[in-house]
Amino acid sequence: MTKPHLELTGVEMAFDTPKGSFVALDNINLKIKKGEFVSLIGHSGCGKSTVLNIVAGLLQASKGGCILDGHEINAPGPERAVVFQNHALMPWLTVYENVDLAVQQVFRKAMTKQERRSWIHHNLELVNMAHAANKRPGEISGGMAQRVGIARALAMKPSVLLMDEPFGALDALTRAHLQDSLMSIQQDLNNTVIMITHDVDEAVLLSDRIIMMTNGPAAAVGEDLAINLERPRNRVTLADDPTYVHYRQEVLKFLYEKQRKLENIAPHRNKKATGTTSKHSALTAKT
Ligand SMILES: Nc1ncnc2c1ncn2[C@@H]1O[C@H](COP(=O)(O)OP(=O)(O)OP(=O)(O)O)[C@@H](O)[C@H]1O
Repeated sequence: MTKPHLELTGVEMAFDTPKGSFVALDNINLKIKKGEFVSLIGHSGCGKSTVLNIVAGLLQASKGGCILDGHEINAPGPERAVVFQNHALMPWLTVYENVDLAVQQVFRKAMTKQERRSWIHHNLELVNMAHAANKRPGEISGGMAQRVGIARALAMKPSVLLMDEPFGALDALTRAHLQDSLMSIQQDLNNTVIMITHDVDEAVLLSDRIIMMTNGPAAAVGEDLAINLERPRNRVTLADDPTYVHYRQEVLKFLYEKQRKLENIAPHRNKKATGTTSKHSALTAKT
């Protein structure tokens, strides 16, 4: 059997708090293949970002560990690029310079200035942002800034792309557009992607696998659902596809039946959040 590209084995994460040790994760085991698109989904506070931060090397697991291509992860590295929800661009640098900063970090020695320039433009073109290369983050919209964040991550040629709710703050149309771009870019580049999302439809549409996490404390992998839908995927045709609908229901069942949180069914909150329609039937069901 071939070795997994990325492997988390027996990962436990305990945080020291004023009230003592808080065990956020307990015995997380995951094997991810090269080029797989994996989503992490689970209720707020279950430990998704903690898992992502361990893979990013920003947090060190209390027990167990994470191996990437045979090497243990102990620190951040350019082969694992992170895209956060709030894109985190340097406000005083232009779009071009923001991407260049990351490219220099990885390719300063390997690329000439001219090569770097065309590589940066290529990546900005991938996300349709080459036209705004000389603008500063304050002069572009949130969706555009998020696209630059993705271009910056892709420009590092990471073998693993880690995304923490990358589209969470965007309006529905921008989000749909970026999801489609990400699917086609990822198919071309074959990066491994781990993405945190609260959006059930986003998870099913984009993923090869959905990892559903149990509620914390001591969260673990509850279910591991393979999404066998042909690519390229089209959101409009899939909306009526029985297999797509089945996967969607499996995730909703996990979140709202098996891992139901008491506050999610408080009558006043339900009424306020969803009006007269069922939250479960809404097309953009969120956790
Ligand atoms: N540095 C820390 N110190 C103490 N507790 C922490 C720390 N970081 C995270 N936690 C706790 O660990 C648990 C998991 O947090 P985490 O941010 O990973 O959850 P999440 O699933 O990503 O949440 P959300 O969906 O709301 O972003 C939470 O209970 C959180 O309060």
